[in-house]
Amino acid sequence: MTDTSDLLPEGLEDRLPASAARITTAMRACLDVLDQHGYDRVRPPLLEFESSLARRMQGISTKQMFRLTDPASLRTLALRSDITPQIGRIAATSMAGAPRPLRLAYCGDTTLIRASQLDPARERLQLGAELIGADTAAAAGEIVALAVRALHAAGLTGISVDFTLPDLVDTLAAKAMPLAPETVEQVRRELDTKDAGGLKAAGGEAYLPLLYATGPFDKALTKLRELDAGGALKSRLDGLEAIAARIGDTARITLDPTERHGFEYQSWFGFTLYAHGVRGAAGRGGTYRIGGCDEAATGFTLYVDAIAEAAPQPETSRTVYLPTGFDAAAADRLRSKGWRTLEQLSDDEDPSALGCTHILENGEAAEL
Ligand SMILES: N[C@@H](Cc1c[nH]c[nH+]1)C(=O)O
Repeated sequence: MTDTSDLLPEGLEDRLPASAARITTAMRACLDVLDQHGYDRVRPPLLEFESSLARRMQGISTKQMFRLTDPASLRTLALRSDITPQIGRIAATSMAGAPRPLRLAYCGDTTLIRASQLDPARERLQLGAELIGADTAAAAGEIVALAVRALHAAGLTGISVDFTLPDLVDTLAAKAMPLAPETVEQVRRELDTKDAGGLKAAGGEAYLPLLYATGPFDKALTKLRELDAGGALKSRLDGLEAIAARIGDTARITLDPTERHGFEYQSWFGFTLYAHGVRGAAGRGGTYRIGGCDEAATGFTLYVDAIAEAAPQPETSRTVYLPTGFDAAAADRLRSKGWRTLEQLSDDEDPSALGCTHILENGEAAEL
């Protein structure tokens, strides 16, 4: 019987060995790729002052974060719900003097008070890279290509990248397709729900063609270029084309220029990563500015729990049982060749039940 005090709160779960192994393998594969590409790992803390998490990026709300009062400082702390703002803080403070562009990687748990229906988990393992000091098409191309490589390394297939232009409506509303300030938000909402009737009613008729400029990248880009008569979007669209060229055929590319779900602080470019078997998004990223110093940056975050679920189950290495009094040098030799070892602790053990396939006999692994 499980004592009810042992139950875990909704949206939080233990990862048992098979699931933890998948996560560890996916995490290692992705972190190795980031390291190989010159991204140095940093480890910001799990919680910090609420005010510092809130100020680093536009549109971040600490309402979604678990908050508590620090008995030591009597100030409000928040548990991070996203690591990117912490990387922004590091870049703006302790690493402000480091040469640019600065390439940083990270991996750690984040929590949310309220999860979404699609993904009920309230604890999420984020892993990502941030390129600080540039938000050009070249920087964004490097970041998207790196994200795709990391997903490949984790063993995922059928990878696709969906591009978006998070500040699209603001850019168009400024001049090319003017909107009264009070209707901007309404137009954004109608675009979110892709409701043509609602869009017209909200006074956003000029924005209707945007609803149809979505789908496979080349076609959608051509449509967007056609409707961009005044050239307000030219630099953005050229940027998207350059990024797409960088990715080549390593991933399928689509464009949904009005998608803004999950892009609270991204500026001219945003992207969502998908892969075969991954429920929801495998990751997200884009360009943004670090609050407080206004430095430009580009980055991505992978959602490791979702990735691990779809990644192939890692092969477990064979395990050899080491009877009491075993030859330590022989055991070392086997481990260095990739074997796992399990030491005998008492006479009544059943090596097979404990997961062993072999036993150490005369310095060699003999089948059980
Ligand atoms: N941290 C963002 C993605 C991102 C990283 N860098 C820029 N954007 C997210 O998880 O949605």
